Order: sequence, then structure tokens, then C-alpha cells
Amino acid sequence: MEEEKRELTLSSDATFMAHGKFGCTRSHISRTGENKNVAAHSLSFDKRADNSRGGGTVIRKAKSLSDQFLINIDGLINNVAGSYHQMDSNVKIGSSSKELRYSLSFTSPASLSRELSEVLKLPSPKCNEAGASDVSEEEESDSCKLTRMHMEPSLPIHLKFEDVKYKVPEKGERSPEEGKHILHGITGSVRPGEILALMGPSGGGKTTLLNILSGRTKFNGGSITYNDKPYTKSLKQRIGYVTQDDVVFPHLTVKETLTYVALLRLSKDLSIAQKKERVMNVLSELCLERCQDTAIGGKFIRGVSGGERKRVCIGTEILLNPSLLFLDEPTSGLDSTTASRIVQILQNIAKEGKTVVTTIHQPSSKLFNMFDKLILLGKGSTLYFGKASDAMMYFSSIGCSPLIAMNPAEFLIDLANGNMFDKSFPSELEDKFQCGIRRLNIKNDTPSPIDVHEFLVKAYEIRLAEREKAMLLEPVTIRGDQSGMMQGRPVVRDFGATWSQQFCILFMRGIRERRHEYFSCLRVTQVISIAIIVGLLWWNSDSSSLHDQAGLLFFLSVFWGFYPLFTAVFMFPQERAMLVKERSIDMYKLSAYFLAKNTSDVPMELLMPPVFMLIVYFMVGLKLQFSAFSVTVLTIFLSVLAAHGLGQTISAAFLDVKKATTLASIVVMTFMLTGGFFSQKVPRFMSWIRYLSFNYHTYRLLLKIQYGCVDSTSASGCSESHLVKNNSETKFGRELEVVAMIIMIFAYRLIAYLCLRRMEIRTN
Ligand SMILES: Nc1ncnc2c1ncn2[C@@H]1O[C@H](COP(=O)(O)OP(=O)(O)OP(=O)(O)O)[C@@H](O)[C@H]1O
Repeated sequence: MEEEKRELTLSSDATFMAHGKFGCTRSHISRTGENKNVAAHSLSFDKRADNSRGGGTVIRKAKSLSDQFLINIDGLINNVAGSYHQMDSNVKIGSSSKELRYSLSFTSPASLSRELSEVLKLPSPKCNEAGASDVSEEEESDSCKLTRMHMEPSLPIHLKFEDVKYKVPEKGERSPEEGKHILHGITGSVRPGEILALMGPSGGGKTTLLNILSGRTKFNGGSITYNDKPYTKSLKQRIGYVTQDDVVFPHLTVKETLTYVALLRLSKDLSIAQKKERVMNVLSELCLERCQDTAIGGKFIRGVSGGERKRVCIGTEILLNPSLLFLDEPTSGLDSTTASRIVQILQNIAKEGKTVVTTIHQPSSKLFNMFDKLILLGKGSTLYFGKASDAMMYFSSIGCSPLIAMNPAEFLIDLANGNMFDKSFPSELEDKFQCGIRRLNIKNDTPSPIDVHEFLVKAYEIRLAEREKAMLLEPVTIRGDQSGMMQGRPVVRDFGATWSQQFCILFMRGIRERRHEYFSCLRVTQVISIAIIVGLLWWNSDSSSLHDQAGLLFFLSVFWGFYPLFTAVFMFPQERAMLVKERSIDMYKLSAYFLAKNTSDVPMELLMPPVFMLIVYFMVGLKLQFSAFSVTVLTIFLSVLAAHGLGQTISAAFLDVKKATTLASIVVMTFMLTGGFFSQKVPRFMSWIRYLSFNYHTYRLLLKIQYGCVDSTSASGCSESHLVKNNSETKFGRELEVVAMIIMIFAYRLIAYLCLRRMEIRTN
């Protein structure tokens, strides 16, 4: 049959190499607009292949020369591979690489480095004019195009790490020698202007390595240097870290989020107007202008999209112009277009001379080619470190290639998982498999994952590890004026705002973040409904039914004790992640945060009691005097403040909602039972608890306000009741209760503050 050849122009980033029936020729095309020579590959293939897939075109877009780069490589590969399978069903999957009649690999020979070729003893690539990956033509989901960033120059940081080990103690093990090894000596480096991707299966150690490199976690062995100097605290300000979970306030808008970060973190030397201008620049650089006034959103409220939220998180870091940016799975959960937008942002950041390190799960082939360097981790060991574009060629050189069309990232993750299904494997592995001396994966007729892992680790150590270690010895040169920044100079905490400015900013942020909660319809309806029910239950009760009225007063002390207590219990656990993150980067002083939190939350706590009391007081027929009403409301205020303080203490002590609510319910019951209404004859050894109970003090105050029983000899009718008698046995007026409540208000808060300080020490 006469062979009809069709030429397809492929992106230089992903080259399809077919050996065997497919012929492969190369040509160069000049990229319009950027004068970049890009190695393109003209793939000729048998017409049967084309026919077998019904002649469907694999080129999705090719309107102009520049559009020729928009070929969907995955689609193309799938189509061609599909054709191949129909055409030739004799492929021996699982046979040794020598026997393979056909193998596929996706790499960029054009960009394959000469050094690697030499190390691997492969023929040197003829084309070395690889174009940098380019996604400028990516399909944008909105009209905004990501533009090049305009970041101020910062100290370029060359990060090197050699033989980094990490282990964690296992339960019951006391010796420091013992423990579970998480990282087994990882080596690598990344220069300013480069993106290093950490890839590997779940649990491979990516996040652990990222945390260690960013100075967040201490490691157990090896060395990490930043421009050939070890980590110092002064580096903290040069490092940005975007966590996997988006740590943001859901009720703040995008612009508010960035503005508060800018006000708190940007240098004191900048004016507020300049800080706001910086926010606007970041908003436009990250294409967030359109949603700048939308709430971020969270689990329970709708907000911006996942990709936008991730960009906000990146924005909060790049506002500070970091030299080193770490990102933990910035693309997880995002569709491919949004993910490539995020990676394009990372490329733009790297182009500004920053060093970018990111973990990534399973990028598309397009994304994969956007990374400069790659570390493939498997069970805490390095399976590959080098140029991302060389990875496929390296694995091909050790005998591991995909037998069917496969995204390179998918192939690499499969390898790291030890899954050799649909992949060729070298004779060493095959021997083990055939002789049956090692574990077999009977189901798939492939070597076992353990054998594959051992083989890959050994192959890396033999072929690449020594070379990479040798390269780390090359000294880094930095400009003289910047070298001082890396010395171990005494660290002066540089807060972006003064203490009073921090307080004001955090106060405003607290009000904006929590206003929805305090003014929510549900909360207002709840309080008003309870007020009306209480009013109806005690409707027009008079002092002749003293027991009833005492019950009402006790209920008031209980309700306005426990309601604010349970509100406060959620206070710090809810903000824990944010607090840890912001404190770890010295964004503000803890005292400023704590005071701002109290001053922003407490006034809102005091809004509802007067409304409640207005309804109840006149419905139930308590003393109809303005002074009595006012003092009753003030008493309730004291109760609210003391209970809120106790709630803060419990909240700060545990920083965990479950534990805090459990303890709070025990405390609530104890205080209620010792409050003086249910039990009057409490055994002496237990009676001291009542003095800690704000219920007890509030109840006594309310009784005194209503019945004037300042001492037991008072004959205003109240002495008839044993309830009141037992609660008015003191010689003092209301002073004792008031003083006790004021002490509680401050003491509980002081304990809460100290608990938060302790947390800070633990997380350091
Ligand atoms: N403090 C710790 N105590 C016990 N095990 C730990 C600790 N930190 C990490 N590990 C273990 O180390 C391994 C690597 O964890 P790590 O979070 O780094 O993986 P990962 O590659 O980032 O995974 P994923 O992609 O799922 O986030 C996991 O098996 C994890 O359970």
C-alpha cells in the first residue's frame, strides 16, 4: 500500500517519539512574535493509523502559525496510540525492553541536556533550541489575561539541599535513634528564576520536604543552604509559603483580605496609600479585579471560585515580594485550565528572579512541561532529580517507558507507585520476575512494587545522584551588597505596623469578619424568641410567688452566662490555622491580636442582652424602676463578660472545638449546680466552687436588686424565703459580687492570653 504521510507540527514541549513502524523526522520552525527557535517534530505515520480512527483530526486548533502550538498533545497521543492498538495488536506488554517492537516516550529531546545525555551514555540531542514552555495561548476562562508581573528586585536565593533526612518518633519508642523514616536523604537544588516541582504518590514525603526546605520543620540529617548559608530567622521574611488548605477568612472580600495583609506586613516605610496601591497591582496581576469585592467564602458560604481563592492565597504571599516561594499542591482540586493559570503565575513569578518550589500531584502534560526541575519522590526516596524535560528520557534510558499513550506525570507517578502495568521494564526486573525469587504481582504479570521501588532508587543512585551532589559543591555567587542579608546577624523582628496600628487593623478585621455572626437573623431571632417565651412563662409574676421569681432570676444568670461562654469556646479553634500562620511569620504581636479580638467581639456580645431584658423585664413584672432595670442590665453585662472570658480560657487552652465544648459543658453544669438555686446545703469541701461560679454571683446580685436583701435582717419580705435568706447572708452589699465578677473578667482573659502564648511556643 502506498504510504501517505501526514505532517503534524507538535509543540516543542512534548515530543512524541515513536520507534518501529512510525518514522520521525525533525525540522525547525521560527516562532513568530518571539523570534524563538522551537524544535518541532514532524511525525509521519501510516495512513492505516489515520483511517483506523476514522480520519478524525487530532489538531484541535491550527488557525495561524502561532496557533499551531495549541495542539492538544494528550488528545493527539491518545488518538495515535489508539490507532496503533487497532493496527498492531501484537505488542508484548511485560516483555523486556529488548524484545519490544514498539515503545513510546514523551519527552523533549530538543531540550534534553547534553550533560544528561553524557551521563546516560545516550546520543547527544541534535536539537538544543528548546523553546521555553509557553501557555500564553491557554484557553482563558475569563477575559483577563495574565500579564508579566512587576515585582521589585529582591535577593535572589539559590536553594541547595543535600542528603536531607527526616524521621518521626513512633509510639512507644523513646530512643532518638529509633523512629519512622519519612525522608531517606534527599538531594537537589533550585536556582532563582526556576520552578522546582516535587512530585510523587500520596504519602511520598512531598509536603514534609517542602516544610523542611522552607524552615518550618527541623530535619534530622543532611544540609540545606540558601546561597550557601544555613537557614537563619532573618530568612523568614524572604520566604513565602502557600499552604495546601487555603487559610483565609471566609467573610472578608478578596480586596479586604489582601489589604489587611498589606497593611500588617508591608514595611512601615510605605504609606497606607502605597500599600493599597500595591494591593491593586497584585489584584490586577493575578486577574482578581473582577472578583475583588466578592467574599472569599468557605464551607458554609458561597464565595469566589477555587482557582480565585488559590490566587488570593498566592497574592497574600507575593505582596511581600518573597525571594523564595513554596507552594503545597497549588493546583489540587482545580480543573486543567485553572491549574495551568496558577502554574503560569508561578512561571511569571520565577521570571522575576524568584525561586519557586511547589509540590504537585498529577499535572497534565502541558503543566508538566512548565516546570524547570523535578524531584520524583517515592516512599521518601529520590527516584529522579533533574530537569523536568529530561525525566522521560532518563527513565527510558533505564528501560522504563510507557507502552501506551500516557501523560508523563501519570507515567512517573505510576513508576513511583511501582505500577509497571502498560510499561516496559528492564531485564534486571524481568529476571527477578521470571525466576520467581522475588515478590510477584501475579495479577498483572509485572514486577512487584517493592522490586520496582528498589530498582528505581538504585538506578538513581548509580546514574545521577553523585553527579547532582557534585554540582551542589559549585559555590553560589551573590552580589556584595546583598550578601550581608544572609549572614547570621541578630534578628530584629520587623513588623509592618506599630503596635497601635496592628491593634486598629486587627480590630477592624475582627469586626468585618464577625459582623455577620452577631447580626445574623438566626441569632437575633433566637434571642428574641427565648425572651418572649420567658416573658410568657413568667407573665406578670409578683413578689408573692418568690420561688417562681427567684427561678426566673436564676434562669437569667444561667442564660447570660452560658450563651456567651459557648460563643467564646469557638473563638480560637476557628482561627487557629490563621493565628498559627500569621504568628509564624511575625505578622503582629500576640498582645495586639488578643486585645483587638476582645475589643471587637465583646461589644457585639453586649448588644443583645439589653434587647432581651427589655422584652422580659416588663413582661414578667419585676421591680418597675428605671434604676432597678439599669442595674439588672449592668449585672447581665458583668455576667456576659465573665462568661465570655471563661469561654476564651477554655478555647485557648485546647484550641480544639470538641475538647473545648466537652470541658465547657462540664464547667457549665458544675457552675449551675453550685449557683445557689438548686442546692443550698452544699458540703463545706465543695462549697468553695460557688465562688468561682459567675452564676452564683449574678444570681445573688439579681436577688439583691429585686428584693433589697442586703443582709439577713432585712424585713422587706424577702427573708421569708429560704432561697433569698441563704443568698443574702453577707454583711456586704453588692460590692463583693461585683468585685468577684470584675476579677473574673480580667483573670480569665489573662489565663487565655497565657495559653495562647504557650501555643506559640509549641508551634515555633
Ligand atoms: N509527624 C508525623 N508523624 C507520623 N508520620 C508522619 C508525620 N509527618 C509525616 N508523616 C508520614 O510521612 C509520610 C509523608 O507525608 P507527607 O505529608 O509529606 O506526604 P505527601 O507526599 O505530601 O502526601 P500527600 O500528597 O497525600 O499530601 C506519610 O506517610 C505521613 O503519614
